[in-house]
Amino acid sequence: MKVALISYEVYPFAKVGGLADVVGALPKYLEKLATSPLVIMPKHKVVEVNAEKYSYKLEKVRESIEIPYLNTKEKFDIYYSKIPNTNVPIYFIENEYYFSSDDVYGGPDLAEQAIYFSAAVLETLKLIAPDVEIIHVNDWQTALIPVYLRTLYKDDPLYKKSSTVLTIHNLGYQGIFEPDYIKFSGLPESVLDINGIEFYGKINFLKGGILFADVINTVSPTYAQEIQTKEYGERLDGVLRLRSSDLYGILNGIDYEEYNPETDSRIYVNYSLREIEKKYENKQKLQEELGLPQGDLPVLGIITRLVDQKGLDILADVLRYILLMDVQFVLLGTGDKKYEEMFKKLEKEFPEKVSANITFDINLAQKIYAGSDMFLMPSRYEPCGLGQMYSLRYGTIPVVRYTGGLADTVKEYDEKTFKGNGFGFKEYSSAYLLKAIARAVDFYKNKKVHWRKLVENAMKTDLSWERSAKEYLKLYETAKNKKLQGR
Ligand SMILES: Nc1ncnc2c1ncn2[C@@H]1O[C@H](COP(=O)(O)OP(=O)(O)O[C@H]2O[C@H](CO)[C@@H](O)[C@H](O)[C@H]2O)[C@@H](O)[C@H]1O
Repeated sequence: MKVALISYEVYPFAKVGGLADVVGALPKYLEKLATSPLVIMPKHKVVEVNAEKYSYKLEKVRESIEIPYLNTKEKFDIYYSKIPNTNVPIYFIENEYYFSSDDVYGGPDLAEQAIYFSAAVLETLKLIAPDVEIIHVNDWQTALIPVYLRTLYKDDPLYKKSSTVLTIHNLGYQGIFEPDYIKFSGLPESVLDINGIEFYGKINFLKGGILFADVINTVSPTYAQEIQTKEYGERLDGVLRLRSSDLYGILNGIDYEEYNPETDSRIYVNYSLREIEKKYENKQKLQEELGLPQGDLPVLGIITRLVDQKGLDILADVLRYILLMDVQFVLLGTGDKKYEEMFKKLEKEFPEKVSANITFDINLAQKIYAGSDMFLMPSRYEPCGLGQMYSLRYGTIPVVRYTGGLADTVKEYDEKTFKGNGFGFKEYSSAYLLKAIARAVDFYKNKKVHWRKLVENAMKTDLSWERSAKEYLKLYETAKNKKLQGR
């Protein structure tokens, strides 16, 4: 089966968040299942910058392609490379005007950029993969592709056999813009309708994908249910309920080759469950690197985009109480200024206990996953969450709010049965968060046998992509059947 995965970010070429990890890893595992995946992304500025660091070559394969129906004369080139350590081809859409910002999600006009990219993808597939069967789009930036296929490309013989899958990685980002963009897009005015991409007088790209894709999925079974409720639906719950029978939840995996404490060259000392003492060498080295006093007190790590989604407000409410418990707190993140300043202030106030690293640093991230004892994710909502999965893999115990993918991957430890791999709470409140952390700290300090068992359970949790890639394959079959039935 020939599958094209379309994404705005793909690891290691350009990464802002979890989306890059997913689209960087899934094709690798699809390839092992005897499908022929290919990937298309924009050639952001950082793609050139990362070429040397990750040893990949970029080769220009086509140039000066026009998109006749768009209201622009901009042309694009196509570059080619391979996803490192695989045979999976990746194509880059290059256009100086749209994709040369320093920031992957920056640039002259986000709506035009997403429209341009979506249209360029369809023109590119015609040239490089006319036999494509599944076009798998991700998030709002690529969600207009199914809309184009059902309108402007409806009678195109090359797309007669292709079905579409939309994966929603985060319903909080929908791509809502002024309706005038319809002119730029070349789409028929008829799609600007309540049964199309119209949304409270504006255009909503993600809504278009939800209504026009053959099947839709999100990145965990729990989130797939949650988004159909008013509380989590971000005003699209009604539209999602309309497509309920075509809406699936597939848990992300993590790349076991890339994220393996036994071989990861980014951490201080490699370790496995058999030599778990070496994990504590990582902790000591991390404390040393971050200028924290060394000692056997629990290190609480957090690595995140600093945005409201991640539950930082309830964490802020209780951080001072948490620090009273004789723990250290290590943060890595960038994002909203209010959070950046808050954590920096806390570091100034408690230099012996807090290390606030306001930067994006993939190597330091791995050192924190390996060197911490606990990992915090008190998210307001969490479609899947990768942080808790990486921490489990590195024997670092997650303390989470049981929502979305966090509820699907972290199970409360039960000292009677010795089962469970973490701690958590359900109600979104700082008091419950504090209680969950206190429970984790109590186990760490006073119940060493249980802690050892927790670490073991964490490291043995199955989070592999093999399992998830098989589910995606099934989803692709479902999409093909839907198309045949004439959805
Ligand atoms: N400052 C920093 N330095 C280095 N690395 C950093 C960093 N800040 C974040 N990261 C890394 O970015 C990734 C974050 O991934 P998550 O899945 O946890 O959240 P995100 O909200 O980005 O993803 C969205 O998409 C993914 C993929 O589907 C869903 O899992 C998730 O729930 C959804 O919100 C992790 O690999 C983390 O280590």
